[in-house]
Amino acid sequence: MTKIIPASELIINPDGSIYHLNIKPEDISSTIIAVGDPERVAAISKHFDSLEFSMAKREFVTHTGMYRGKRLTVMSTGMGTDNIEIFMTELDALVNIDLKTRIPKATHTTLEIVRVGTSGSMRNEIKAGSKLASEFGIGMDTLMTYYTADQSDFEKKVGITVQAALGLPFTPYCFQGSQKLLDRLSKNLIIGNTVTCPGFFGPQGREVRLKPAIPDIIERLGAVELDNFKLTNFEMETAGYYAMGRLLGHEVLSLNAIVANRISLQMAEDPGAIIDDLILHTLQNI
Ligand SMILES: O=P(O)(O)O[C@H]1O[C@H](CO)[C@@H](O)[C@H]1O
Ligand SMILES: O=c1cc[nH]c(=O)[nH]1
Repeated sequence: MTKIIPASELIINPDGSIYHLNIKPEDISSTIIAVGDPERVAAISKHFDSLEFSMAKREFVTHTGMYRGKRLTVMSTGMGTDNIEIFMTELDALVNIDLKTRIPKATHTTLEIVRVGTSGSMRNEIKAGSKLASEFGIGMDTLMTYYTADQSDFEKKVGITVQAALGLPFTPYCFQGSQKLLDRLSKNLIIGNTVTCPGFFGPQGREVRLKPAIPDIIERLGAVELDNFKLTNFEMETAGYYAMGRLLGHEVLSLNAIVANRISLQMAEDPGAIIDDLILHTLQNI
C-alpha cells in the first residue's frame, strides 16, 4: 500500500514550503554547501555570478545561485546535531517526497552536501590555520539512539573504543563520510577524523567557571589509536551529517577551518581569514 505521510509528521507551510527550512523543492540545487553560522551564507554567495533565491527562517538561511556555470545552494544550520537532524530530514524530503501527495518518490535523488565549518584541533601538529577534511565523524551525543543505521565493523569498533577511553555510559556513533566528495575536495587539505560534541565547553574539555566531568578528555581522545586511525579535531555537527547522510542516502563531506589548537592553547589571530580561504577552496573544487 502507498504510504501517505500525515500532515503532523511532515509539516508543510501554507505556501507549500517545508516547515523549518521554509523553502520549496525548486529553490535548491542538488549541490549544497552547508555552514553553521547564518552570516557565512552571504560570505559564500557573494562569490556567485548571480543569485536567484534567498530565504531566512530561524537559523536556516538559504541562498541559491550560479557559480561559474554551476547552480549551487548555500544553507546555514545553526549549531549542533539536533539542528542537523532537522536540516537533513527536511532537505531530503524536498527531493525524495512529493510534498503535494505526501508520498515518497519512486526514484531516489542523491544530494551532494559539503559542510564548511570552524573547528578546534586536538593534535599539536594540526595548527590553527590548517584546513582539514573529515574522513570519519564520531558523535559524542545520543542522536543515533533514535535511529537504526548500518555501520561497518570498523565504525562500530571506533564507537566502542571511544566509549571505553572516556568511560561513557553510552556508545558514541561513528560514520564515514563520502569517499567521492573526499577525493574531489581534499586536495592540499589534512585528512582527519572529527569528534562531534554536544557542546562547546565541557564536552570539548573547556573549563570556564564549570569544571568538565572529564577534564582530560583531549588527552584521552588523543590517545585513541586503531591501526592508522586517530582522532584529530572537535566541532559540533559532522557526525550528525554523516549518520543522517548514510540513513537518507546522500553524499556528505565535512571541511573544517581549524581556528584553535587545544594542545598549544593557540587561537588563530584572524579566524575569518581561515574560513574565507576554506570557502574559496570549496567553491573552486565542488
Ligand atoms: O563554524 P560552525 O559551522 O558553526 O561550526 C563550529 O562552530 C560552532 C561553535 O563555535 C559549532 O557549530 C561548531 O561545529
Ligand atoms: O574549538 C572549537 C572551535 C570551533 N568549533 C568548535 O566546536 N570547537
